[in-house]
Amino acid sequence: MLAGGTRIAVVMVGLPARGKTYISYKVSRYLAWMGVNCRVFNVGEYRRKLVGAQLDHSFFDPDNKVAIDQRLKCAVMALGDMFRWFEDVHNGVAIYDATNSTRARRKMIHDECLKHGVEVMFCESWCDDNDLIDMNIREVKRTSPDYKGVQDIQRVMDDFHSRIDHYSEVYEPLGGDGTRPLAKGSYTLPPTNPTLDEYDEKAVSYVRKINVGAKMVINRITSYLESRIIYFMMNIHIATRSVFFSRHGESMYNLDQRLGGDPSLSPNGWKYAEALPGLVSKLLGDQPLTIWTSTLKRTAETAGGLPYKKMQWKALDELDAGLCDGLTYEDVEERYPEEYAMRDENKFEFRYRGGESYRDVVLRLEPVIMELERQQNIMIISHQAVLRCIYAYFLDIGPEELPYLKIPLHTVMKLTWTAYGCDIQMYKIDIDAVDTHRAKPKAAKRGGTIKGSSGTGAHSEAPSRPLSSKTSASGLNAARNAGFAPAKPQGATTVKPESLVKSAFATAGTSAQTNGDASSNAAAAKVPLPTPPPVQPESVAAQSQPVDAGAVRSAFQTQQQQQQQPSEIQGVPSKLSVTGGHDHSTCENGAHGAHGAHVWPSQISPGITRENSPVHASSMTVTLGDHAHGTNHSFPGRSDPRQGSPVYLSAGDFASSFEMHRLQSGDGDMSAQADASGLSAMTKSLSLDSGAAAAGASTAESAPSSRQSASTAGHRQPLLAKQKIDELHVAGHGNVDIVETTPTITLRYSSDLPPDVKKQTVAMKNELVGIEDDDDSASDRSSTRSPPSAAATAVVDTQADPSK
Ligand SMILES: O=P(O)(O)OC[C@H]1O[C@@](CO)(OP(=O)(O)O)[C@@H](O)[C@@H]1O
Repeated sequence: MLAGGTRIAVVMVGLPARGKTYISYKVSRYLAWMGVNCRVFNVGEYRRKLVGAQLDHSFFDPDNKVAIDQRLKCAVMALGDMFRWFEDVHNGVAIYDATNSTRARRKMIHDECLKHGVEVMFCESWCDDNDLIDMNIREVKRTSPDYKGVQDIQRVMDDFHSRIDHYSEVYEPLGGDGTRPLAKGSYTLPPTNPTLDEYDEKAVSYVRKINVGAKMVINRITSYLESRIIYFMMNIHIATRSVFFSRHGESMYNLDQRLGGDPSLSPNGWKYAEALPGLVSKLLGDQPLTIWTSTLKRTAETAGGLPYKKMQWKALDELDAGLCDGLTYEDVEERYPEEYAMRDENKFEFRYRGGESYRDVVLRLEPVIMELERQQNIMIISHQAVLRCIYAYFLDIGPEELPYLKIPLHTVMKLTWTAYGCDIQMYKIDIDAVDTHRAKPKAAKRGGTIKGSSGTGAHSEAPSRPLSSKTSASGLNAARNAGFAPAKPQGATTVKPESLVKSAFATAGTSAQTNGDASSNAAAAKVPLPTPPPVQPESVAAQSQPVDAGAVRSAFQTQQQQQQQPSEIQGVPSKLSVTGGHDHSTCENGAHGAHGAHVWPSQISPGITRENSPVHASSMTVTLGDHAHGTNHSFPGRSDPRQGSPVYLSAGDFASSFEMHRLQSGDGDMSAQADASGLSAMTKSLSLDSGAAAAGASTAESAPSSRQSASTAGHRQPLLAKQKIDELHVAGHGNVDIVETTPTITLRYSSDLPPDVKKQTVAMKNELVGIEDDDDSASDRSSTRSPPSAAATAVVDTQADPSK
């Protein structure tokens, strides 16, 4: 995933209790799961190791000169270890987790990173919601090693607030206050060795997550991976919620131990389908639930009796066994002995001829994971291999163990994640099923070529996890304890009584995983978990009484007939990420997008086309960098499971800054972003506040019908739907009105754009809407010209008061 030699330091910024450590470890786990070398360097650990844990707030007083030296020493040590780690792994992402609350500190880190050939992306978590802050302190800090043994929560709260106050005295938010538009001409690239005065944070890459994502500010993001990280950060939230997982009921192929295929359920599988609704309703009560299944019959049949909204994801289909589809393991060994042996050698990497590897499945599941991070109360009914990959993400299990996780049939697993951990519970329904698990052969590879190790690292004196370790033992143990280990005897009705906590921070090693800046100290501790649901073994047993499988089957068939076709699937999650990079755009699907502006359509569910998709784009990442040429890409439907709607965006030269606000409302946001990305072609700073959630008059609305005409105008089509842009500033271009029009977009710039930029802009707009370039006429249009209102889909008024 990373180009050779790519080294990125994500440098956290923020006052204590802003969730920096939570974000750090979530990002780290996500990247490791995606195969990226990743490690968290938590300065707090160094401080606790070098100076001690239980220091009161005076240690953080900016007038405490001795402490300041000690804190700096810790920061430098962590930085040194980070650079040594980069030398070991050659490429990867390090997350440098501390408050980094002053420009001087950030400049020091920035300078050092540049010296070591490491790209820097600052990531600030900014929050002024006192309830959230107090909740964070209360829930998290009381379990911190910094307050170990202190019973009096109020004392902890008071001390911690004092600590925050000390930091607040010197705290400087990233890039100024992040709300002022740049003054014209104020944008400067950093000199090679800037003084502190010259150090201009508007020139560095950063993202600000404001009030837990209510608003994101993204500045000068230049690489594909950075954009993925930001996109992930936009999606994570801290609400406590549960996800339920189950394999389909036993299938006819399972009975024969055959791979893949699209078989129906066995008689016992139908019984499981019958019993499932009772168990789920016991576990969930009246709460809403959405069921995600694969597109294969056995999962749809299993979900048939569940009275909830359902969605099918192609990405949840079982690992494709290619040539071996429909064979038994014995057949495979006999017919393809070499392949059979190779799979045993390294099951994660082995790709069936004409099929997939586990790594392939992980990659195609990324949109599912992203959506799971955003959603509440989801039940996934899928397959052995797919569920292994998903569990591995949540439990931070490495690629050697992942393909051997035990995912028993006829068992519901409930995973509840709180701010800092996961709780797994297993509910086995007492209906017989075969065991399809194959144990890991002795010859199986250990270590191997698989990349990805999340965790915290320290070569110096701070606690460390061996660099070679690819698997989180604690995650694995949690998984084993939770039932991934060999199954209980058949027929046992099991409700696992134990709640297993998998702290997000357990990935980092055995020591305290806390934040030296004390912003998230309680991360180290296992948080108390919610009381397990009131489901007793008896109640589960009640679900497993003999059932009329025939009735379930016919109910399912009726339901199948009534069910909406894919084109009518409701609530399809669609998200989109666009990056704009360097000199040109070559990337078609974003999968290898190291360069250029490109669209990542993978989050748009397969089978959902532009025409039929509700396209509830609730978030999106747009990143633009220097010299990104305006480019639009088409994504014609392909057999690739990642195929999605064609979406066209445009990224342009000199674009440097975006603000996005409340991206929650639906397709209007996506189109607004699409438009904004085009606008950025000639802006140095763009502030966009869009979305139905924002009150107030919209300045523009599109005519959906014009989409159709755009689509006939060429094979490329912008995803312009009913659109609201509540506020849009383009700063830095003076007050000259220029109206540019195209059949689908009208833009009015308050700008004194140079002619060549105008010309280029119009060309880009034209390309965006898929029409022939008529740049001369367009660039000559006068400011008094009216937009062709019937065809216009968006009017972007850049004359809005930039101070708003
Ligand atoms: O990777 P391995 O361990 O072979 O497990 C994947 C296999 O699991 C199976 C069952 O053996 O899943 P499923 O029950 O969904 O049909 C096969 O279809 C699939 O090929």
